[in-house]
Amino acid sequence: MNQIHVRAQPGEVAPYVLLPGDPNRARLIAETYLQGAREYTSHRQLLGFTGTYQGVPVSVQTTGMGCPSAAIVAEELSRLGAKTLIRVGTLGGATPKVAPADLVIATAAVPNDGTTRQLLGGAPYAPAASFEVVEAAVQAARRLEAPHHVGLVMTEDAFYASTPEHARLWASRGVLGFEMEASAIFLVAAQRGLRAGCLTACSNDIGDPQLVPDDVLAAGVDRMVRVALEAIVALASAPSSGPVSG
Ligand SMILES: O=P(O)(O)O[C@H]1O[C@H](CO)[C@@H](O)[C@H]1O
Ligand SMILES: O=c1cc[nH]c(=O)[nH]1
Repeated sequence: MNQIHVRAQPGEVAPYVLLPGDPNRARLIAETYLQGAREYTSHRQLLGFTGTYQGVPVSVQTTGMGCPSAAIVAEELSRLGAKTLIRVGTLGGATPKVAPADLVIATAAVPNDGTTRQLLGGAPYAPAASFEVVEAAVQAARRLEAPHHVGLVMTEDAFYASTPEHARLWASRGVLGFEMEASAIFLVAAQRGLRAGCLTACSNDIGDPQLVPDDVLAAGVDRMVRVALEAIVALASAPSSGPVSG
């Protein structure tokens, strides 16, 4: 069945899907890393491509910014047959431990957003990454010698509401950085029996308008994408790979 937003035909989306917020990053990933990449949708600039990486079919699908858009995309991808969703995004560092362009592999996302609140009817819940995806990403980061951190992120709605003080408070609770989509992707994936993960490269400090220099961030994004793709290859060759419910 055709979807309202992710306008792909059945069979056009691969079981493994990378999810950048930014459509330009989606195109860059497809053109740089995937063999035989073909664009299956550009509707609403939610660009989606499918190709292969080391023989494994992989899609890259733009989520847009924020949980409302990310939740729509995750839901429609599940209807289109996706099984493993891995966000490849950017994040604002909440602690000096996270250096510019460092990779942050999320174990879970503090849900400071309205989308998960609505989906859950206000019930308390901990949107979490799938252990297998975290494990594969950490192992890939070690193999590729990508500087990385593993732990909590905070997902928020209001990019400009966060201050350095807010970041310090949440860093004291173990949050490494803030981003805007992970909680919704983790929750929708859990509800639909999919696996999910979230990898991010640090683009700035929370509350600081100064972005990491373009070339430094581009190198961080390149490392993040290569880690995500290596993780996918490992997951695809693991005996337990495939749809899981927990
Ligand atoms: O770079 P992306 O993947 O878009 O991620 C981050 O950047 C956007 C905000 O600038 C939000 O989408 C946030 O989550
Ligand atoms: O949500 C985000 C993403 C990147 N940088 C931020 O400051 N916030």
